[in-house]
Amino acid sequence: MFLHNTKLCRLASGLAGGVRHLSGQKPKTAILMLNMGGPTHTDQVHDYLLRIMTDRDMIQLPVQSRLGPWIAQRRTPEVQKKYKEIGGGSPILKWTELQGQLMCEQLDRISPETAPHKHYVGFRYVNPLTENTLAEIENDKPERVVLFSQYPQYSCATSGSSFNSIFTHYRNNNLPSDIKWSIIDRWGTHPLLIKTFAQRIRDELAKFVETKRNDVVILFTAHSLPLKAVNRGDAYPSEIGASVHMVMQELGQTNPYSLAWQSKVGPLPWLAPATDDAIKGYVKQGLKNFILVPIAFVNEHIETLHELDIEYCDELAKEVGVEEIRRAAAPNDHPLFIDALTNVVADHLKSQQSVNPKFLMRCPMCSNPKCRESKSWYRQLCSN
Ligand SMILES: C=CC1=C(C)c2cc3[nH]c(cc4nc(cc5[nH]c(cc1n2)c(C)c5CCC(=O)O)C(CCC(=O)O)=C4C)c(C)c3C=C
Ligand SMILES: [Fe+2]
Ligand SMILES: [Fe+2]
Repeated sequence: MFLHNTKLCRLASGLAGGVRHLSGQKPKTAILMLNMGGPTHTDQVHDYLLRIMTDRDMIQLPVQSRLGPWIAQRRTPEVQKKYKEIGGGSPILKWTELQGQLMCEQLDRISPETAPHKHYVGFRYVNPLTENTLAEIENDKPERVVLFSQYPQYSCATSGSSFNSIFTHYRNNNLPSDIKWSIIDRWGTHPLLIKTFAQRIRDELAKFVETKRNDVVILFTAHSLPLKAVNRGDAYPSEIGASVHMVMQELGQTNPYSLAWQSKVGPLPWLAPATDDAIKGYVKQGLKNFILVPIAFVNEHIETLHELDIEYCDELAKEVGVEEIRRAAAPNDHPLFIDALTNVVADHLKSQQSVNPKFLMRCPMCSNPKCRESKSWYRQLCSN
């Protein structure tokens, strides 16, 4: 079911008085929106980097308990400077709260049998940390909790790490027996998510003069991944590729396009080509107009606002002779995207899947003995 949702529609239904958001009441269904998070203030940067650099699902370093904190300390001033340049902090929390609120308003309307719905935010590396939010949810005593990864495409480093933190939490704490748990991830080809990305691209294409429009390179860009993780079989590159393919199919047109990878950290080999190298390569071939499309994250974040907007669209573009370069906005609060979130959850709630976070399966795709992979949880533990 697609709910084409416009701001006007929301306003009209609110005014009609027929729809009331139920978020003030005790929730029946809790939806925990999982993501990495980002520092809201620059004074959180050090602890944020420390949590990333000591997370073995994210990165495996020799003598990690020493090297991780050392890298975090060394990297802090450079990363703080970047956050200062984008206004002092990451907007991930702001966007996630808004998305959750709008999604629950729609869920209350279309899924009264599971209402009231309440969204919660669980971040892996910065407040509100997932462990603390789980305590808050338990306190609210919902009937069921949906663990909803906000990374549309799966990686052991992202969704895997968030699920793992929940597994670890309940290995060390009592699991409330009266809550039904379930998981949503791997929704990178959902038709409404694809329509959102396609619309974001069309909005930028329309800003090019008509004579140029067919030659604009649509350059999809996703956070890179170390080849070590890729070679273990991490699903991320193929899931990103699937999203790209579906978006191009939805656009139904013949613009040149490709996929490149950004934000490599450290000296080891990561997925290539790097986004900046791809831009340089196209310019050398005479293709000088671009739309950059961040395809792996649903909110603006430091890598869209700094790396893409400042380092590539502004600085690199001038340096290498780009004619015109634009960036597609992240899904953020696009009405199609709020519909995507709502549909993904509504369909999931109907499917009655459930899983016990205490008995999660070992991840079959990577050698990290702690990693738990989510889809196998469904297969092995579905209670139906
Ligand atoms: C969405 C996909 C992402 C994957 C896969 C990923 C892997 C990955 N990341 C690091 C190290 C860092 N990532 C950092 C920031 C960061 N990473 C992602 C997404 C993915 N990372 C996002 C959206 C962000 C930005 C969040 C924000 O604050 O706005 C950082 C911190 C910034 C920096 O130091 O440059 C680090 C470090 C590794 C090692 C990795 C490997 C699997
Ligand atoms: Fe894994
Ligand atoms: Fe990252």
